[in-house]
Amino acid sequence: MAGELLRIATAGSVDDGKSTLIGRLLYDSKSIFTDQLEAIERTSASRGDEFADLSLLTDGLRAEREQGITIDVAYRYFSTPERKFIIADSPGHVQYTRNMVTGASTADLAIILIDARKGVLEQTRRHAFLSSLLGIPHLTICVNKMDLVDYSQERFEKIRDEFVAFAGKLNVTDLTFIPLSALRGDNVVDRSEEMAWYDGRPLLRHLEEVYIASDRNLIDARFGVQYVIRPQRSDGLDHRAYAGTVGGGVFAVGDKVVVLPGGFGTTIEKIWGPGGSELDEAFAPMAVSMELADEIDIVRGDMIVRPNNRPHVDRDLDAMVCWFSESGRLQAGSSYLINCGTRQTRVTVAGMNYRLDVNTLHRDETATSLELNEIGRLHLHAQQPLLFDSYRRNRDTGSFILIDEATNATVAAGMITGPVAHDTNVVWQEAKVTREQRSHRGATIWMTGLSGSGKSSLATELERRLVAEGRPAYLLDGDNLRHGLNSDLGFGDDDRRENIRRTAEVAALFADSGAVVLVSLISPFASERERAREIHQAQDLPFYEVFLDTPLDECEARDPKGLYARARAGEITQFTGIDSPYERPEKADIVVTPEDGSPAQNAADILRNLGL
Ligand SMILES: Nc1ncnc2c1ncn2[C@@H]1O[C@H](COP(=O)(O)OS(=O)(=O)O)[C@@H](OP(=O)(O)O)[C@H]1O
Ligand SMILES: Nc1ncnc2c1ncn2[C@@H]1O[C@H](COP(=O)(O)OP(=O)(O)O)[C@@H](O)[C@H]1O
Repeated sequence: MAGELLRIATAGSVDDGKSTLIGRLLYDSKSIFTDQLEAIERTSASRGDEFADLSLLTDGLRAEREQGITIDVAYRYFSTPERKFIIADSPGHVQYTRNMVTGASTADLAIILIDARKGVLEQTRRHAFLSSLLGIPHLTICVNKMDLVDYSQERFEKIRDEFVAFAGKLNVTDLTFIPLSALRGDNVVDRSEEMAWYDGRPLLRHLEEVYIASDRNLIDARFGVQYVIRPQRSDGLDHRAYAGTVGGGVFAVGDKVVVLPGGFGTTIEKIWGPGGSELDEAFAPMAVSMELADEIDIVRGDMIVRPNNRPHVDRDLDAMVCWFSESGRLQAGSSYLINCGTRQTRVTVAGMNYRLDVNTLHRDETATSLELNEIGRLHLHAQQPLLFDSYRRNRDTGSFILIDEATNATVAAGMITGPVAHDTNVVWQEAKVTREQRSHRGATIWMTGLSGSGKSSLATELERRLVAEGRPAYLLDGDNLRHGLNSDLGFGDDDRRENIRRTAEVAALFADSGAVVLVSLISPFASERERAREIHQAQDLPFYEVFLDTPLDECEARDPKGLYARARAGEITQFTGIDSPYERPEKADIVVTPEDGSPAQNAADILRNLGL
């Protein structure tokens, strides 16, 4: 898309050729790289800012910058007719972790350089791990200095295979390998004549074309209130507006919203853009202000969201934290200020799960402190409730910084894994039997779709096959659970949410015990399905979402229980697809359509694909 912005993070060691590569990209692309500052200055001036606000391009770091942290990251801007680019160039030495965490946290794509002569090194693994931890959606591995290995295809493929074997352990969704020579310009901007065997795109073309629009979170509408504005109007009435940045999803005039943590419901009356223009809708990452239909007491730090899609509101959170400070270490029991979204409150490090060795991915569960550049998984307890999502789901509402109250310096950045147990008087009872000691590894396969879409048929078939092969497997069917565990729940939105939550918790218990759990639940809300995934991921349990994408008219034609007919006749209300919503999964692990054949065929395909 023309004009679209691609944020790139680069990583490599000092002499992998990173600077040469960046120089080559800028030089060969003959891009407009000289006047970027001027452009930024113009934008800043039109916004009324006094000085050039570089964070216009690298926002997300604004908080850190305000807190006076010196980040050793150089930003370079360039553009081609296809796209604008920002490269965050973090030096490959001592402060690598901190620089990457701060410089790359908003990146769409990470470039990792490998010297073709040296192959995959410890620090290649470290950078790949950090990129995956930071949730950077696209990873591009540039195997550089190909000229020094005679442009050898064999050498390139060996490095590629070695990296792929390691990346399997990471959460990387899009991986691209490009053999190049930054020095000679092979495959940087123009295709290399020396490597005719490579049929992929040169680097710049890849950067121009990599598809990023679907990486944005368009589902979870989040608007953190930064300022309350009270414009003076001639009618003398109080028109309060709430200014902030859309942190996810889309908000439109007329949308029903709730304001958290209070939970009051209202409607969006007006949306104003940066220049004071009235808008119909706003989406991430736009900075706008909103007027609401009702007068509600809203303060900085509150969050406006959709009634059916809420973030966690919790005082306890579980997070991966990277410690930045050179003067001192993070210790269990210490307190800091936390900036999470537009909220600031005090947090205490209530516990440390483990410290992670980013080189080996080894977890040290005996650790109680973090030193410079170290990463740990912590339990933080906040004085005031925080409003957050998991980082995996939303990098904006899932991240935070910690500030030392005495020095006002930013000392750490964190990525939220999820909430933790509420009652601090209830402690987790560690089991004596470890997962490794059990004879089978569990997992959850979660079937979602309209009533009649084929969830139960597929789940039953999966269960039958697994048991026939001697695997422990168990079907959790929505209809059946509603006879017992969930018999107190109806079909209102809140009850469905609770239904999904309970089912997810039970599924995780079964999966932890070593069973493959087959869940068959309409589960109409994307946010609750994602929460089910989080419950599993927090315990390192595999979770696969299977979407039975059967069109409503087909489900209605099947109508095995006659429920659609009754819903159409008005005998049943709040029926999914008729007068109750179903939010289609955007990123299901597997999508099954009626064209895919019988439940038996689908079950066999799924088990094969998942390697179960
Ligand atoms: N109002 C309404 N809406 C949707 N479904 C209804 C309703 N009333 C009863 N049923 C029957 O209940 C089954 C769905 O229950 P679930 O627990 O899967 O639903 S949900 O996840 O809580 O939305 C669903 O079963 P399936 O057809 O197997 O999906 C229906 O048979
Ligand atoms: N793959 C399929 N192709 C054709 N019909 C199917 C398929 N899967 C299920 N069905 C039929 O669709 C109807 C609804 O299936 P069911 O598994 O009960 O759906 P759900 O549990 O989603 O309500 C049943 O009559 C079933 O025989």
